[in-house]
Amino acid sequence: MGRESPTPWYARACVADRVDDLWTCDTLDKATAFIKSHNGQISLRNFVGGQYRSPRNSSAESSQCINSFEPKTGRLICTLPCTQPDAVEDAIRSARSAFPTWSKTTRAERSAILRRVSELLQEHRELFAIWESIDQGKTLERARIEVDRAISNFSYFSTFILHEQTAARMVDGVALTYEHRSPAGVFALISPWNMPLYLLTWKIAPCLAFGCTAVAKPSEVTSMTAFLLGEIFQKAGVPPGVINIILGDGVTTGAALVASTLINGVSFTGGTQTGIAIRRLTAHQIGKHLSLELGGKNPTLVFADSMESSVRERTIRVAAMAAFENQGEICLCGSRVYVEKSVYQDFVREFTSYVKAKYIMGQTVGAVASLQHYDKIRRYLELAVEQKATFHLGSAPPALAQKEAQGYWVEPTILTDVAKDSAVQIDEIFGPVVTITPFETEEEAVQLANDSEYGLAAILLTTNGARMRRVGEQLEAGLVWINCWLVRELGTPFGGMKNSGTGREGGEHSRDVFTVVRTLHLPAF
Ligand SMILES: NC(=O)C1=CN([C@@H]2O[C@H](COP(=O)(O)OP(=O)(O)OC[C@H]3O[C@@H](n4cnc5c(N)ncnc54)[C@H](O)[C@@H]3O)[C@@H](O)[C@H]2O)C=CC1
Ligand SMILES: O=C(O)/C=C/C=C(\O)C(=O)O
Repeated sequence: MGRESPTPWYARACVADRVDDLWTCDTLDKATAFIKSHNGQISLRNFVGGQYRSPRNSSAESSQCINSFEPKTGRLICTLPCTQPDAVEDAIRSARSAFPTWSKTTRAERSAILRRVSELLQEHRELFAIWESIDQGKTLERARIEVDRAISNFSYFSTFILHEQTAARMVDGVALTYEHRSPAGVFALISPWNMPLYLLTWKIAPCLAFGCTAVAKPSEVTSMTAFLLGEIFQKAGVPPGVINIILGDGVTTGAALVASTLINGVSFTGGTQTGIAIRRLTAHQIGKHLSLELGGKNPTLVFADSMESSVRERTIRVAAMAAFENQGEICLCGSRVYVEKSVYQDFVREFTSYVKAKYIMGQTVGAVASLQHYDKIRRYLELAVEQKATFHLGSAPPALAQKEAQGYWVEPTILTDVAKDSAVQIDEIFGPVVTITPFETEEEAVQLANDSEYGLAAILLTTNGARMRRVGEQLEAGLVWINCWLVRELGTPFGGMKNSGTGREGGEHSRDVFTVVRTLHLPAF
């Protein structure tokens, strides 16, 4: 960290709950040994007002700790507080008192601090990747990709704000108008468990860059890297209170945070049912900014031309990656594959053998995030068995009790013969499960793709340029990837249609979320 002190900054005090020792685990072996030797005796804490602290009602807290398990082994890793409403309010007040000063800092000052955050994350890339992989269940390789994106989130927005300009316009020669933007206030930033650091920083970086302050809450299932992030903010010189990170569940901590009238906006990523709950909780606060990025049950359309020999490998590879990356725990995953009838049999056969060879549990496929999530996926697969779907790969995994669970492992699963109205085909399973269905015409493909309450993403595999646009422009999806998947440029609008959300984030769209705009009219003469 560029300091000459003989004692590393992370090795100071707090050994009582051994939290700082987490920073010494910069290899997977050290982290694994650490977890074994501490046997779950690690207590994560909130980061409020620039300091790590336990929520103030700590006696009530102690009975309300949340256990966090390692998905690959089922072992207890740590506990975290379930922050209660009065302590949530402490964090909000901390963000509110930091707002007047932070919102007036220059863009250059904010940019320099956020740049420093990204550099510090880069320095600790491997440590963050290790803890993310342990805490979430994803492979270390996938975790590294996600830490890199977290680094980019800060570097992107640290420079984005430097280049913003406001243009003035003359209206009918009578008035000169211009838009004046200012930070919208204090935000609740709530993120899910599938890409913990990646998605939390996708919110924190623009929020701070545009001059807002925040109370962020990671998922109670995966709080580890959010916890570590507090130290990075301290070291980067983010002023106390600008970013507060509180730990806890959704119904107690999350609900108190979003519902507070002291919060000016909410940026949320997670399940659609939670998005609906947040809308309800904030319904009477009309001016509150809401950006909701919710679930998906995304279609992948495979046209016959995409199975021609020159592109066949790419088609199979993209469809497989879209289905199974991160164990299918990405809201953008293509979990409903539709294949043109003339190539259907070939596709199913080749897709299955490709997935069998490339997506191997414990190597390229991690464990799913929690026992609760394992159970959800298991129930859908049991339903598929009952409904006599064909399993080309995978099977319904056994029921597990937490005590005996040696990890939450679900094999990549490929299903055909799933009825159109089956919950397996309709619901967001959010695991390594894909269904494949044939179609005959382009019109039918579009109709099947759009036959969903969701509208987040779609993947179109074809070599026909006219079809790329014709079909692509009819798909009810906020994001359409053609012959590729998850290619991201951080300025493009990101978000979904229908029950997949409201609002867009990324570049200037994030600016819309985190700022308020007023139009000034000056007489022209
Ligand atoms: N990115 C996505 O699209 C995600 C989709 N999901 C879907 O949602 C399903 C349920 O997963 P959950 O773990 O329940 O995700 P969730 O949507 O409940 O969790 C996301 C975040 O919201 C918080 N939260 C929950 N209830 C809240 C409330 N009333 N007010 C404020 N914050 C609240 C949670 O603590 C967490 O930080 C998954 O099986 C999956 O299908 C889950 C996570 C991410
Ligand atoms: O921003 C991205 O590149 C990916 C985002 C993924 C989600 O929002 C998700 O899986 O929830």
